[in-house]
Amino acid sequence: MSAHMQTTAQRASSDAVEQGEAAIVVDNFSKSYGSNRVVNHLQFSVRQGEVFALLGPNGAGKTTTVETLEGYRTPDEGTIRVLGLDPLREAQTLKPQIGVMLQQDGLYPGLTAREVLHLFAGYYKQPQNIDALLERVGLTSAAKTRCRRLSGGQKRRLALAVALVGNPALVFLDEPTAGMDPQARLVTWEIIRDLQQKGVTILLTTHLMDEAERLADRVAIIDHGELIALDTPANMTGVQNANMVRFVAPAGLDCQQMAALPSARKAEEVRPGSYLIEINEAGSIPALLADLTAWLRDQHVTLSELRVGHGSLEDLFLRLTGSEVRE
Ligand SMILES: Nc1ncnc2c1ncn2[C@@H]1O[C@H](COP(=O)(O)OP(=O)(O)OP(=O)(O)O)[C@@H](O)[C@H]1O
Repeated sequence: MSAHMQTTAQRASSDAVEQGEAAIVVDNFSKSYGSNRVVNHLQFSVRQGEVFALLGPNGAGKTTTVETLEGYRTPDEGTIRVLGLDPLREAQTLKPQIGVMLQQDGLYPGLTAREVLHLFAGYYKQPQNIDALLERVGLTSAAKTRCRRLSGGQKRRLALAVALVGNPALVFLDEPTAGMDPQARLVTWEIIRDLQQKGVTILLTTHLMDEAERLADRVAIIDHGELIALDTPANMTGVQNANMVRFVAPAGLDCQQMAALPSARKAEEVRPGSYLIEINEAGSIPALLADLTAWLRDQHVTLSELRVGHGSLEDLFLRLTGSEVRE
């Protein structure tokens, strides 16, 4: 982890200071299934109006955490507050203020999309207009289709609409765009940004690093039920204090020549075709970019990707959580 990225302990203690105004507080939360501890002393808080992304490999404990925040599971240890309330004991007060998009689409197979929304709208004091909501999630033409006949992506969009129908102050989105096509994903991102502008707090889980990078104000990475990083995407990817450039081009370029560029200190081919160049003390990112692109032009090399900073969120994620596939 880079020096400018706050350590988990620093962040956890500054979070503790902010707890008074937090929309979500997770304090020393642990949860086991039998002898299997899947969440281990987890600690973070989400500010009001923040889009907060929870990332982690399969089985890291994300859904368990989100379902506990939603009041569907009991913590073994620790304290959970959502909008200042205990999600279990004060569920009656909390539920009308939150919207939940579950990972599994447990919708009613025999009801139409519109009927499902009407049903859920009935639980809220000031629900949204159903037709406008159907239109917003792109389900107008599927409004009369029974849930069992909806496609996977349509079911996800209906689940999103269910989460939003009550005009909640806080929305939980568990892998909101999983199984959506690129168009539906873009619409969903737009909806999330609209909610953010209206001051709605959003906690989302995702396996899509670009989704987290684009949408989230802050990202928490958890692994084996423990928080291993928490910061803004920009801090995590090092864009602000960048001292390096990464690019993708054909494999086998001459790294010695690149390292000898006036603004460069070091050049490395980290994976075949994936290069990392660091600036030297006298150099700057714009100067390095100018040197590098001139050199690439002279070598007749075409770039397929160019990034300033340590790398993508995905690079950091894999560095922190390893590259083996989880069971
Ligand atoms: N009801 C349950 N009973 C027993 N074990 C469970 C239960 N729910 C989840 N687990 C286990 O707890 C661990 C954490 O699961 P969880 O669903 O919270 O992870 P996740 O980070 O959401 O994973 P994914 O990315 O695959 O959705 C996994 O090993 C899972 O098999």
